Amino acid sequence: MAAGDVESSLELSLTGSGALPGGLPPARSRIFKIIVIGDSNVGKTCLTYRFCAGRFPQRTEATIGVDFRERAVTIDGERIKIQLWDTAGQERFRKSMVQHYYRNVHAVVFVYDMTNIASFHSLPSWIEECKQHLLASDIPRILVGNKCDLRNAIQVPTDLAQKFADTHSMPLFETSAKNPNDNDHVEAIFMTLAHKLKSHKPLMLSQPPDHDEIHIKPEPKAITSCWC
Ligand SMILES: Nc1nc2c(ncn2[C@@H]2O[C@H](COP(=O)(O)OP(=O)(O)OP(=O)(O)O)[C@@H](O)[C@H]2O)c(=O)[nH]1
Ligand SMILES: [Mg+2]
Repeated sequence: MAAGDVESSLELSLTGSGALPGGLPPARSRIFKIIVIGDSNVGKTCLTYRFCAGRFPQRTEATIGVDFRERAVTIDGERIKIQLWDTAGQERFRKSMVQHYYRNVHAVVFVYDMTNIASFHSLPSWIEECKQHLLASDIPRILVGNKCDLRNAIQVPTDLAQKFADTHSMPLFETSAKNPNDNDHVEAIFMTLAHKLKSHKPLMLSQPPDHDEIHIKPEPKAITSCWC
């Protein structure tokens, strides 16, 4: 599957779609809720912004609670909304929101910073948090090592990350939200996930996404991709 299989136009929206011109109600489309979690400063905001806005943000601040980014894509002729929940990595900014993150989640993206081994060592606690919130074990999960553009500062070797990914039956991607050469690859990561979700034919339709019901089967095959 290539990212080029889908339409490239972007839609940025924090709210649901309104009525269409002419007063017709909007077409119902499937929405995939994907939460992005990991330590503070690993680049969750930059990755989600890169995918939804098509560029690296000029500056970011620590996320408080959660930010939503949404992009509509067409996959195999079907219009789908990818809703990214960009969560706060800092505990003090998460507390009140955590319950909401995990409600009706369709997929999880775990992010670590390739230049910060501590963020990699935190991954088991993020996985544990998912378990504690009773996230079904068959929900698709992927592991993303970010900041691969900082080649001289890498602290997490690919083989170590791959071992971890294999142990947890997750595909591993090493990428950069910043390096423009990696733009297509951030795109490909989320599009791969969207294709996977679509192929599992979740039940939900329409908005708001919190009312969705979804059941997804796992796809355990792990992929390693360093696109730097
Ligand atoms: N070199 C480089 N820097 C990056 C990359 N992605 C993010 N950054 C930088 O890393 C810092 C943190 O990025 P954020 O996206 O705000 O991190 P976050 O994970 O959202 O942090 P919290 O909101 O606190 O959880 C910022 O200074 C970004 O500019 C990347 O791919 N390469
Ligand atoms: Mg953030």
